[in-house]
Amino acid sequence: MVPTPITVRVPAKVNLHLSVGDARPDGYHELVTVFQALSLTDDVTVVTAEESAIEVQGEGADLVPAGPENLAWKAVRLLAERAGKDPEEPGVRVSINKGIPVAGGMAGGSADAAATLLALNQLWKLEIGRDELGEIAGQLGSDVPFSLQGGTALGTGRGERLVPVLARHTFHWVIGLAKDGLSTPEVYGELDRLRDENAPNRVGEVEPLLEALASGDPRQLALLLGNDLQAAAVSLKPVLRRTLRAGVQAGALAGIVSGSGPTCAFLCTDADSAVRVAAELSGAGVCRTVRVAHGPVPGAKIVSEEPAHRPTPPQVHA
Ligand SMILES: C[C@](O)(CO)[C@H](O)COP(=O)(O)OP(=O)(O)OC[C@H]1O[C@@H](n2ccc(N)nc2=O)[C@H](O)[C@@H]1O
Ligand SMILES: Nc1ncnc2c1ncn2[C@@H]1O[C@H](COP(=O)(O)OP(=O)(O)OP(=O)(O)O)[C@@H](O)[C@H]1O
Repeated sequence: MVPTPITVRVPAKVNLHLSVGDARPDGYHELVTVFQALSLTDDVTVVTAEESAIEVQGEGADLVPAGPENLAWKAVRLLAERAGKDPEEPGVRVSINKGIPVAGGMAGGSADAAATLLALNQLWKLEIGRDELGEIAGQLGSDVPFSLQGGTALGTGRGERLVPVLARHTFHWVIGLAKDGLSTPEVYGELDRLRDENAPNRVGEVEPLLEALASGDPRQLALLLGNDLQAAAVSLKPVLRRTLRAGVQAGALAGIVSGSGPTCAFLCTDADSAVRVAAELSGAGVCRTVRVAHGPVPGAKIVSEEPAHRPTPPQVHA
């Protein structure tokens, strides 16, 4: 019998609010964050195979390890152990089709790990519930549980403890991709350094932003977007200051560095405005690529038990 492949589609994320506390003894920082899942997605397909393998295609695939370093492969090993299989030879082939920018602060690797957990749970008929799958996800990385859950959520701890948040209506975003990536640990390290040197402003309390999300008013939300890692990302990549300015000059309500950067996310009034802002930002020449996206969208979900047919994402080349 020909084995049936299982494909899971999984979204990128942006942090609408990212408040970073001090470094903990384990090296992580205590966070209060609000995640929103966006309509930029990766597809991950798993299929039973005699020879285990992982392959990566799509934008930026050459920057992604196609071996044991891939976070999706770490997910395979972890779930194989849980399932009593040989983690060295789990008998599965994983194919990743990237639509989420690599090393962009949009949780691309985390998304692939989350998608792999969900797909293998189905392939191996493990029947692990969402809560336990979320716990396993947290062992792989701080952003992985959110990639499973999607929507809009408040994250605490390392970012792995989640509570869903009410977000009325759909928000429209323009995503500006930078030429090179930034390393997440380096950005956290830079924030610690900046905080030792002087006291960069910290984002305020999260409650007003939660109210703006519930109201569904993008103008109100725009005033409250905040990211403590932004100063560190800009310090490591000063061109981001120009990118952020260019997005607002192009007509966005506000711009923010996404997570640890260097991708910038611009909130727009509506879908038409997002298309206009994307075109103008693209012309400004400060980004490698500009895309439009909307959120919230659902977390990782099985889209087919056959190879997926992927829609081409809307994209404007600079
Ligand atoms: C920047 C964010 O994307 C915001 O959601 C996340 O905090 C990063 O999440 P992630 O990529 O899943 O990160 P992990 O793989 O868990 O950790 C990578 C590294 O980031 C730093 N890190 C991450 C999360 C956290 N709460 N504090 C940290 O200091 C640590 O140096 C850690 O070794
Ligand atoms: N499946 C994967 N997809 C993308 N990158 C991966 C993957 N597995 C491992 N990596 C490595 O992780 C690094 C960070 O990639 P990723 O796209 O997850 O960054 P990110 O979006 O900044 O992550 P985050 O927002 O969670 O901090 C890459 O440089 C790559 O070498």
